[in-house]
Amino acid sequence: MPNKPTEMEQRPKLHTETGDRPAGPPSHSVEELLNELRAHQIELEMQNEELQRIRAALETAHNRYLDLYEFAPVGYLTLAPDGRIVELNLTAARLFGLERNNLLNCQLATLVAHQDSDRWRLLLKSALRHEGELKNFELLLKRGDSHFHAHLDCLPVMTEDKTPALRITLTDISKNVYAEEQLRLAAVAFEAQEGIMITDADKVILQVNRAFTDITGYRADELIGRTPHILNSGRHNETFYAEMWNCINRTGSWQGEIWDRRKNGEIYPKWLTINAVKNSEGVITHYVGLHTDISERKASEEEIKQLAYYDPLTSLPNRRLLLDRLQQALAASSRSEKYGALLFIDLDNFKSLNDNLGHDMGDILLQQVAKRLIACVREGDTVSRQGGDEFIIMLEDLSENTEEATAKAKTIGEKILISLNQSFQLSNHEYKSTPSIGITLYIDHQHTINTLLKRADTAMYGAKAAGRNTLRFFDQDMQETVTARASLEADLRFALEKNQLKLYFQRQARHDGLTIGAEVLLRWEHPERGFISPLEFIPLAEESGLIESIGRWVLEAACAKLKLWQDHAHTRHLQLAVNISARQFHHIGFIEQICTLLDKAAIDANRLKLEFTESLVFDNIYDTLTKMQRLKELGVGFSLDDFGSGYSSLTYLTQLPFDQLKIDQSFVRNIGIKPADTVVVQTIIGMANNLGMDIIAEGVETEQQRAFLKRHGCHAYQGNLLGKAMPLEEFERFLEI
Ligand SMILES: Nc1nc2c(ncn2[C@@H]2O[C@H](COP(=O)(O)O[C@H]3[C@@H](O)[C@H](n4cnc5c(=O)[nH]c(N)nc54)O[C@@H]3COP(=O)(O)O)[C@@H](O)[C@H]2O)c(=O)[nH]1
Repeated sequence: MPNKPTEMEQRPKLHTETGDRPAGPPSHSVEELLNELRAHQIELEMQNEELQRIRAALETAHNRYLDLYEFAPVGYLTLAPDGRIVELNLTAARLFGLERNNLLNCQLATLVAHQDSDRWRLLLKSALRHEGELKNFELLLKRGDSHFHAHLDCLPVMTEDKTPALRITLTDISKNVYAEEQLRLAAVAFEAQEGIMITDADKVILQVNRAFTDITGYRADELIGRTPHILNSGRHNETFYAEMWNCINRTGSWQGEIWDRRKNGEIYPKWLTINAVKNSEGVITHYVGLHTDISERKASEEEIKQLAYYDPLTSLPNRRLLLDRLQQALAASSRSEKYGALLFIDLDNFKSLNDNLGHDMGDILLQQVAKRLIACVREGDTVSRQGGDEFIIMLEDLSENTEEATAKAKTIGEKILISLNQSFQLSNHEYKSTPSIGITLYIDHQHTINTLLKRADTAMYGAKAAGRNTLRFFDQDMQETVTARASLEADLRFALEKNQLKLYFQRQARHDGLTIGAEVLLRWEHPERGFISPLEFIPLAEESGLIESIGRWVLEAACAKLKLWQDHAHTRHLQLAVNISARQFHHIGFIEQICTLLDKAAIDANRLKLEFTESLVFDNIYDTLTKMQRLKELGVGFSLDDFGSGYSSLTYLTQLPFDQLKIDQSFVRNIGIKPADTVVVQTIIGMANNLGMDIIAEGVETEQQRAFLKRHGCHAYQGNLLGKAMPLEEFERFLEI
């Protein structure tokens, strides 16, 4: 738009000093000149006024410009080519949090955060290179101890004095960067592990995340526009959902466990949190649901429960669950006034199975036993495994009448006996197992749970003591016996530790009187009860497992003695017969134990003779054969003890590397008294001779017995006639060492 003429331009032109005066002869009077001067002065004054006004207007414009410059929403900086700040507005100073004076001549580089300082150097160079070309970039700049994100527009210019400079506008974009970060975080959070569903206020699904589609199996487009009803499992009724929405609308949120249905129809548990989103007026605009699939967690919880309450091998209830149920059963029995029963079942010789065929076979047996036990009882009864080879069955609701309840419990006990007596197929092995069963009845809260369990256990020991593979009911005498046994077992453990056990030696001699060796016999001198027969404490040691330590100790002592005897000419030939119990022999490390002992003592292995009973041999013929063969290779001798008293299979006998048969003293005792026994003795001698085995008779007490034995071909004897079992010193005195 063309400029309007100013007031000065509009006014009629007055004469100027230089020649704007009209031409013509000077006809003016002084008056005229004065008037003219006055007019001129007025004109000048007017011009001056105009100038004043213009200056004032300019000043106002300048001030406005300054205000705009200084307080602009962006910072303005001018940099010298070396990066120094040569000019800046107040906004720029404020952005840096410093006084303008402190910033002038300061290198902008010192205000750049160290992570961007290299970049700034390059950017400065590049910005200065192309005059007139606007460049923009972002930098992290310092503000006191903190930083701010800045957007920089840089324009390289040539100043009035022809020096290059860089004009920069600086915008604080920290808020934008923060908002972007928040958005990014929200996006990441939205795509988190948990399923997220956003609905509008009418519960129409607007958005779901990836996790949500993964959990439900639906694609996003199959869900958007629908309501969450699509996920309904049918497991919760209308009231449930009504209460849930009621709570959300009342409190703003709800959370809890809920069953939903996946697209494939699978119903699964999830943990659901729903939050209502409200606008500034407090009106609900959206609902955000967080869905966590807890099916795996539930499964683990179930597994934990299974581990806590069930035996992992057999899946039967464990002791803890049994105790729980027993507690409930006692309460139920107190209401119904009916008896229940506890059956304590222990598998006979289970340890031998583990030792001989390995724990895997033991495990298979336990699993099969568990199945058979379940088959023997009603569905409501509890079959539990206590650990090892011990099972407890809890029968409920038997009868109000003691006799009838006893009879019912007995019937089930017998059913179990029959069932467990059937052979088991353990992989390739056919295996026979027998149980010992102890039974006790319960009613009301007459006895504590502990007492009941102890009673069933005691009764089971009664069954063991009665020869195993049988059942016994609890009674008081039985309890006392068991208590006495328990105390004896503790004493025996103590005796072993405190060297209260002693070895006695009973001479074995030939018909010509030559001592050929001795049998090593254990003695226990109890500090209060005096001598306790091995017949009493050896079975106890077997049952408790102490026999393994005791047996090792006897073998060590025997080998140590043989080593000493080896150094004397008249004892060098002596053999020591050591009794080996079944549990000791079938123990997995028995062979290694003997090898170590022989090595350590450095003795001739055939000086050591191991005495086995028939039951040891035939309990597990396969293990016996392999172990005997290995020991035989070392030179160890074997004697079959108490021969004739058991049920030896002659077929097996010929396959086992026995060196000697020992005629049981019960036959020897009856020589000349009981014709049948006398014939047995003759037969055994004949058989041993035919099989090429040595024969020795034990329990020889009279000259007649010896003479008879000699006459019929038995030339080695042991018995009181030749010498009772005696302490070592006495035996060695006898040998005249
Ligand atoms: N596993 C182990 N068993 C052992 C050990 N020490 C002993 N035993 C076994 O204990 C049973 C009883 O032994 P014990 O009371 O020592 O009786 C032995 C002899 O003392 C006795 N005997 C010997 N001669 C006569 C006699 O003329 N008359 C008579 N009345 N008794 C006599 O016989 C027992 C011999 O035992 P054995 O030869 O073993 O059959 C017994 O079964 C021992 O085996 C041990 O360390 N480990």
